[in-house]
Amino acid sequence: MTDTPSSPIRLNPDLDLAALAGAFARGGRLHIPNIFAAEAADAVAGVLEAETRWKTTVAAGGAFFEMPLNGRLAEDPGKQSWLDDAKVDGASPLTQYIFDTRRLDQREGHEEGHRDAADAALDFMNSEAFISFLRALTGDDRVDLVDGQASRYRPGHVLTAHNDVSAGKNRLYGYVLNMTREWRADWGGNLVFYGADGHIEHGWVPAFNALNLFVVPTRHAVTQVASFAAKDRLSIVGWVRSHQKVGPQTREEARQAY
Ligand SMILES: O=C(O)CCC(=O)C(=O)O
Ligand SMILES: [Fe+2]
Repeated sequence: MTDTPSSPIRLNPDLDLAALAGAFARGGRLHIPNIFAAEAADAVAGVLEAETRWKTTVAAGGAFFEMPLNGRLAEDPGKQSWLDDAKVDGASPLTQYIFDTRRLDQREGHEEGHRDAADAALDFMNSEAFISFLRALTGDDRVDLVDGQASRYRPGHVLTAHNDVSAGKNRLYGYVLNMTREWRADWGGNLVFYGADGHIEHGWVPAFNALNLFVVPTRHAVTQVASFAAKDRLSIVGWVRSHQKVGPQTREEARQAY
Protein backbone atom coordinates (compact mmCIF):
# COMPACT_ATOMS: atom_id res chain seq x y z
CA MET A 1 0.00 0.00 0.00
CA THR A 2 1.18 3.52 -0.71
CA ASP A 3 0.18 6.75 0.92
CA THR A 4 -0.50 9.50 -1.61
CA PRO A 5 -1.37 12.72 0.21
CA SER A 6 -0.67 14.88 -2.87
CA SER A 7 -2.73 12.73 -5.25
CA PRO A 8 -5.24 14.58 -7.46
CA ILE A 9 -7.56 11.58 -6.94
CA ARG A 10 -9.94 11.29 -4.01
CA LEU A 11 -13.21 9.58 -3.21
CA ASN A 12 -16.49 11.41 -3.39
CA PRO A 13 -16.92 12.42 0.29
CA ASP A 14 -20.72 11.90 0.12
CA LEU A 15 -20.66 8.10 -0.38
CA ASP A 16 -22.75 6.21 2.18
CA LEU A 17 -20.39 3.33 2.92
CA ALA A 18 -22.77 1.44 5.24
CA ALA A 19 -25.57 1.48 2.64
CA LEU A 20 -23.18 0.42 -0.13
CA ALA A 21 -21.79 -2.45 1.97
CA GLY A 22 -25.32 -3.70 2.64
CA ALA A 23 -26.16 -3.63 -1.07
CA PHE A 24 -22.93 -5.44 -2.01
CA ALA A 25 -23.55 -8.15 0.61
CA ARG A 26 -27.02 -8.74 -0.83
CA GLY A 27 -26.03 -9.04 -4.48
CA GLY A 28 -22.32 -9.93 -4.76
CA ARG A 29 -22.04 -7.03 -7.16
CA LEU A 30 -22.59 -3.33 -7.01
CA HIS A 31 -22.75 -0.25 -9.24
CA ILE A 32 -21.57 2.85 -7.35
CA PRO A 33 -22.32 6.17 -9.09
CA ASN A 34 -19.96 9.14 -8.55
CA ILE A 35 -17.17 7.14 -6.95
CA PHE A 36 -14.49 9.86 -7.25
CA ALA A 37 -14.76 13.54 -6.43
CA ALA A 38 -15.91 15.36 -9.61
CA GLU A 39 -12.57 17.08 -10.34
CA ALA A 40 -10.69 13.78 -9.95
CA ALA A 41 -12.97 12.03 -12.45
CA ASP A 42 -12.58 14.95 -14.87
CA ALA A 43 -8.81 14.71 -14.65
CA VAL A 44 -8.77 10.95 -15.40
CA ALA A 45 -11.28 11.28 -18.26
CA GLY A 46 -9.25 14.14 -19.77
CA VAL A 47 -6.14 11.95 -19.84
CA LEU A 48 -7.91 8.98 -21.45
CA GLU A 49 -9.66 11.19 -24.02
CA ALA A 50 -6.32 12.71 -25.07
CA GLU A 51 -4.33 9.45 -24.97
CA THR A 52 -2.74 8.38 -28.27
CA ARG A 53 -0.49 5.51 -27.07
CA TRP A 54 -3.11 2.75 -26.99
CA LYS A 55 -2.38 -0.82 -28.03
CA THR A 56 -5.07 -3.01 -29.55
CA THR A 57 -5.16 -6.39 -27.87
CA VAL A 58 -6.66 -9.21 -29.92
CA ALA A 59 -7.60 -12.79 -29.02
CA ALA A 60 -10.19 -13.51 -31.69
CA GLY A 61 -10.82 -15.99 -34.45
CA GLY A 62 -7.54 -17.79 -33.71
CA ALA A 63 -5.44 -14.59 -33.83
CA PHE A 64 -3.54 -13.43 -30.74
CA PHE A 65 -1.52 -10.20 -30.79
CA GLU A 66 -1.01 -6.77 -29.32
CA MET A 67 -0.60 -3.88 -31.77
CA PRO A 68 0.76 -0.44 -30.82
CA LEU A 69 -1.38 2.36 -32.23
CA ASN A 70 -0.85 5.93 -33.19
CA GLY A 71 -4.28 7.36 -32.49
CA ARG A 72 -6.67 4.85 -34.05
CA LEU A 73 -4.36 3.29 -36.63
CA ALA A 74 -1.48 0.80 -36.38
CA GLU A 75 1.77 2.60 -35.54
CA ASP A 76 3.36 0.45 -38.26
CA PRO A 77 1.16 1.09 -41.33
CA GLY A 78 2.31 -2.24 -42.77
CA LYS A 79 0.38 -3.99 -40.01
CA GLN A 80 -2.91 -2.12 -40.33
CA SER A 81 -4.37 -5.13 -42.15
CA TRP A 82 -3.92 -7.24 -38.98
CA LEU A 83 -6.34 -4.87 -37.23
CA ASP A 84 -8.71 -4.64 -40.16
CA ASP A 85 -8.85 -8.44 -40.43
CA ALA A 86 -9.30 -9.18 -36.68
CA LYS A 87 -12.70 -10.82 -36.19
CA VAL A 88 -14.42 -12.79 -33.44
CA ASP A 89 -15.40 -16.31 -34.48
CA GLY A 90 -19.06 -16.30 -33.50
CA ALA A 91 -19.29 -20.10 -33.47
CA SER A 92 -16.41 -20.56 -31.02
CA PRO A 93 -17.23 -21.18 -27.34
CA LEU A 94 -13.89 -19.63 -26.30
CA THR A 95 -13.54 -16.22 -24.72
CA GLN A 96 -12.51 -13.75 -27.41
CA TYR A 97 -11.79 -10.04 -27.38
CA ILE A 98 -10.70 -7.01 -29.35
CA PHE A 99 -10.14 -3.74 -27.50
CA ASP A 100 -7.48 -1.12 -26.82
CA THR A 101 -5.44 -0.94 -23.63
CA ARG A 102 -2.96 1.40 -22.01
CA ARG A 103 -0.89 0.42 -19.05
CA LEU A 104 -1.03 2.37 -15.81
CA ASP A 105 2.29 2.95 -14.11
CA GLN A 106 2.41 2.73 -10.37
CA ARG A 107 4.63 4.96 -8.30
CA GLU A 108 7.56 2.63 -7.79
CA GLY A 109 10.22 2.94 -10.47
CA HIS A 110 8.46 5.76 -12.28
CA GLU A 111 9.41 9.39 -12.18
CA GLU A 112 6.74 11.70 -10.86
CA GLY A 113 6.83 13.88 -14.00
CA HIS A 114 5.95 11.01 -16.33
CA ARG A 115 2.84 9.98 -14.50
CA ASP A 116 -0.59 11.36 -15.29
CA ALA A 117 -4.02 11.36 -13.63
CA ALA A 118 -4.82 7.86 -14.95
CA ASP A 119 -1.64 6.51 -13.34
CA ALA A 120 -2.57 8.43 -10.19
CA ALA A 121 -5.98 6.73 -10.16
CA LEU A 122 -4.32 3.31 -9.87
CA ASP A 123 -1.99 4.67 -7.20
CA PHE A 124 -4.99 5.99 -5.32
CA MET A 125 -6.75 2.64 -5.60
CA ASN A 126 -3.76 1.14 -3.79
CA SER A 127 -3.71 3.82 -1.07
CA GLU A 128 -4.53 3.08 2.56
CA ALA A 129 -7.77 5.08 2.14
CA PHE A 130 -9.10 3.13 -0.84
CA ILE A 131 -8.02 -0.33 0.35
CA SER A 132 -9.80 0.37 3.67
CA PHE A 133 -12.84 1.52 1.71
CA LEU A 134 -12.86 -1.73 -0.29
CA ARG A 135 -12.44 -3.86 2.83
CA ALA A 136 -15.38 -2.12 4.48
CA LEU A 137 -17.48 -2.24 1.31
CA THR A 138 -16.96 -5.96 0.74
CA GLY A 139 -16.54 -6.99 4.38
CA ASP A 140 -13.48 -8.86 3.11
CA ASP A 141 -10.18 -8.41 4.97
CA ARG A 142 -8.31 -10.38 2.31
CA VAL A 143 -8.30 -7.28 0.07
CA ASP A 144 -4.66 -6.19 -0.30
CA LEU A 145 -4.11 -4.63 -3.73
CA VAL A 146 -5.76 -3.42 -6.90
CA ASP A 147 -4.33 -3.97 -10.37
CA GLY A 148 -5.55 -2.13 -13.43
CA GLN A 149 -5.15 -0.86 -16.94
CA ALA A 150 -7.00 1.67 -19.04
CA SER A 151 -9.25 0.28 -21.76
CA ARG A 152 -10.83 1.81 -24.84
CA TYR A 153 -13.54 0.00 -26.77
CA ARG A 154 -14.17 1.46 -30.21
CA PRO A 155 -16.99 0.46 -32.60
CA GLY A 156 -16.71 -3.29 -33.20
CA HIS A 157 -14.73 -3.96 -30.02
CA VAL A 158 -16.00 -6.66 -27.68
CA LEU A 159 -15.14 -9.07 -24.86
CA THR A 160 -17.13 -12.31 -24.94
CA ALA A 161 -18.29 -14.34 -21.92
CA HIS A 162 -15.72 -15.20 -19.26
CA ASN A 163 -15.44 -15.50 -15.48
CA ASP A 164 -12.19 -13.60 -14.70
CA VAL A 165 -10.54 -16.63 -13.07
CA SER A 166 -6.77 -16.56 -13.60
CA ALA A 167 -4.56 -19.14 -11.90
CA GLY A 168 -2.38 -17.76 -9.13
CA LYS A 169 -3.61 -14.15 -9.41
CA ASN A 170 -5.68 -14.36 -6.22
CA ARG A 171 -8.48 -12.26 -7.71
CA LEU A 172 -11.31 -11.48 -5.29
CA TYR A 173 -13.39 -8.97 -7.26
CA GLY A 174 -13.47 -7.57 -10.77
CA TYR A 175 -13.98 -3.83 -11.17
CA VAL A 176 -14.64 -1.33 -13.92
CA LEU A 177 -14.44 2.42 -13.53
CA ASN A 178 -16.23 3.84 -16.56
CA MET A 179 -14.81 7.11 -17.83
CA THR A 180 -16.87 8.06 -20.90
CA ARG A 181 -18.75 11.22 -20.05
CA GLU A 182 -22.00 10.20 -21.77
CA TRP A 183 -23.06 6.83 -23.10
CA ARG A 184 -26.26 5.33 -24.47
CA ALA A 185 -27.32 1.72 -23.99
CA ASP A 186 -27.97 1.59 -27.75
CA TRP A 187 -24.25 2.00 -28.39
CA GLY A 188 -23.52 -1.48 -26.90
CA GLY A 189 -20.44 -1.83 -24.72
CA ASN A 190 -22.73 -2.88 -21.89
CA LEU A 191 -21.36 -5.01 -19.05
CA VAL A 192 -23.75 -7.95 -18.82
CA PHE A 193 -23.93 -10.82 -16.35
CA TYR A 194 -25.15 -14.18 -17.62
CA GLY A 195 -27.28 -16.45 -15.46
CA ALA A 196 -27.09 -20.26 -15.33
CA ASP A 197 -30.10 -20.36 -17.69
CA GLY A 198 -28.17 -18.44 -20.38
CA HIS A 199 -30.28 -15.31 -20.02
CA ILE A 200 -28.95 -11.92 -19.00
CA GLU A 201 -29.33 -11.70 -15.26
CA HIS A 202 -28.21 -8.11 -14.99
CA GLY A 203 -26.51 -5.43 -17.03
CA TRP A 204 -24.87 -2.07 -16.54
CA VAL A 205 -24.59 0.66 -19.14
CA PRO A 206 -21.26 2.51 -18.89
CA ALA A 207 -21.84 5.54 -16.65
CA PHE A 208 -19.31 8.30 -16.10
CA ASN A 209 -17.35 8.06 -12.84
CA ALA A 210 -19.22 4.96 -11.67
CA LEU A 211 -17.47 1.96 -10.16
CA ASN A 212 -18.78 -1.51 -11.02
CA LEU A 213 -17.63 -4.23 -8.63
CA PHE A 214 -18.41 -7.95 -8.77
CA VAL A 215 -17.21 -11.12 -7.16
CA VAL A 216 -14.85 -13.52 -9.03
CA PRO A 217 -15.97 -15.90 -10.47
CA THR A 218 -19.02 -14.36 -12.15
CA ARG A 219 -19.83 -15.03 -15.80
CA HIS A 220 -19.96 -11.74 -17.70
CA ALA A 221 -19.15 -10.04 -20.99
CA VAL A 222 -18.83 -6.64 -22.64
CA THR A 223 -21.27 -6.54 -25.54
CA GLN A 224 -19.94 -5.36 -28.88
CA VAL A 225 -19.77 -1.60 -29.29
CA ALA A 226 -22.15 -0.69 -32.11
CA SER A 227 -20.82 0.48 -35.47
CA PHE A 228 -22.81 3.69 -34.90
CA ALA A 229 -21.54 4.45 -31.37
CA ALA A 230 -20.75 8.15 -31.32
CA LYS A 231 -17.97 7.80 -28.74
CA ASP A 232 -15.30 5.43 -27.50
CA ARG A 233 -15.96 3.51 -24.29
CA LEU A 234 -13.18 4.55 -21.90
CA SER A 235 -12.52 2.81 -18.56
CA ILE A 236 -10.04 1.75 -15.97
CA VAL A 237 -10.47 -1.94 -15.39
CA GLY A 238 -8.84 -4.64 -13.28
CA TRP A 239 -9.09 -6.78 -10.20
CA VAL A 240 -9.09 -6.41 -6.45
CA ARG A 241 -6.60 -9.01 -5.24
CA SER A 242 -5.16 -10.62 -2.13
CA HIS A 243 -1.70 -11.64 -0.97
CA GLN A 244 -3.41 -14.79 0.33
CA LYS A 245 -4.21 -17.67 -1.99
CA VAL A 246 -7.65 -17.21 -3.57
CA GLY A 247 -9.09 -19.62 -6.13
CA PRO A 248 -7.10 -21.91 -8.41
CA GLN A 249 -3.32 -21.57 -8.21
CA THR A 250 -2.38 -23.57 -11.32
CA ARG A 251 -3.84 -23.81 -14.82
CA GLU A 252 -4.70 -27.42 -14.11
CA GLU A 253 -6.65 -26.47 -10.96
CA ALA A 254 -8.42 -23.74 -12.92
CA ARG A 255 -9.35 -26.19 -15.68
CA GLN A 256 -10.80 -28.63 -13.15
CA ALA A 257 -12.74 -25.97 -11.26
CA TYR A 258 -14.37 -24.27 -14.29
O1 LIG B 1 -15.01 -3.26 -19.22
C1 LIG B 1 -15.83 -3.91 -18.59
O2 LIG B 1 -16.97 -3.48 -18.31
C2 LIG B 1 -15.48 -5.31 -18.10
C3 LIG B 1 -14.17 -5.79 -18.61
C4 LIG B 1 -13.91 -7.20 -18.17
O3 LIG B 1 -14.79 -7.94 -17.83
C5 LIG B 1 -12.54 -7.70 -18.17
O4 LIG B 1 -11.64 -6.99 -18.65
O5 LIG B 1 -12.32 -8.84 -17.70
FE1 LIG C 1 -14.05 -9.62 -16.88
